[in-house]
Amino acid sequence: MMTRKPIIAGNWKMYKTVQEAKDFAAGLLESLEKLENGTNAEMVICAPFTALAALKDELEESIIHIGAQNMYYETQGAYTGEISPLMLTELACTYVIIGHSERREYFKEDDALIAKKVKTALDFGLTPILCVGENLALREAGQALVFVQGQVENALRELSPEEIRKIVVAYEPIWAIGTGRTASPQDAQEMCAAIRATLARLAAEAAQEIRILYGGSVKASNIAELMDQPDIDGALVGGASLDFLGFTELIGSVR
Ligand SMILES: O=C[C@H](O)COP(=O)(O)O
Repeated sequence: MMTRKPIIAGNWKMYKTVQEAKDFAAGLLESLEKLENGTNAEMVICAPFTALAALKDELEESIIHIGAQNMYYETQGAYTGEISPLMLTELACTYVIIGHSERREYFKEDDALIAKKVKTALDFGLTPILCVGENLALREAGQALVFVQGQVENALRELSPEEIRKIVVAYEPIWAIGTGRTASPQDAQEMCAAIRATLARLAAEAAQEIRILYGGSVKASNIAELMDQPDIDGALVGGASLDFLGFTELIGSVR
């Protein structure tokens, strides 16, 4: 089976001032050095736009990648309040979260908008972390699988297989986000395997290389059993990424 390098990506959401971000970065670098067995994981911090410049100063030369949590699909223009991919690459971002369920729900982002954002991110050399996931009603109605596969298809169907090869997908069941209720490793695996099958239909050879992350109440105590699943290649971590000691422990639990 193909080995995929695991990714642990922290998503700070709307937390951390510039000063807090600087303190976190310094603390994380120091505590990672003390990790007994190091880590095999690729690490990413997805910060609010306002903290990105500070993270560039602190982390650009380090092993930790910097990511944003959103972006617009135009390079520049009269789009008040939006941030372009060019602005992100200037701040040393290499990753960008696209289509997080909070963007879809609170800011009404739909699959068509998300598809444009994914394409533009790739055009600018950013790795999109495409988020998909069902709500509780869909899960209880037994429609989770079809719904999530549809989200993946709608976001990626215009892309070439070579473009699809470069993306990261994060499966985040909405009912597991910030609730303390993690999907069981078996349920998460079933969904991630279904996502990979969808990717294989869109880009046959690339599908085995694409990293699929799980997100939703991931912490140091449950990351190992999730990562034991064959189609789970890492995690998108919200709450547990806010404290550098806890985040280091989580990273250290990735085998
Ligand atoms: O992007 C991260 C997810 O929304 C998960 O958040 P959480 O770890 O706080 O449940």
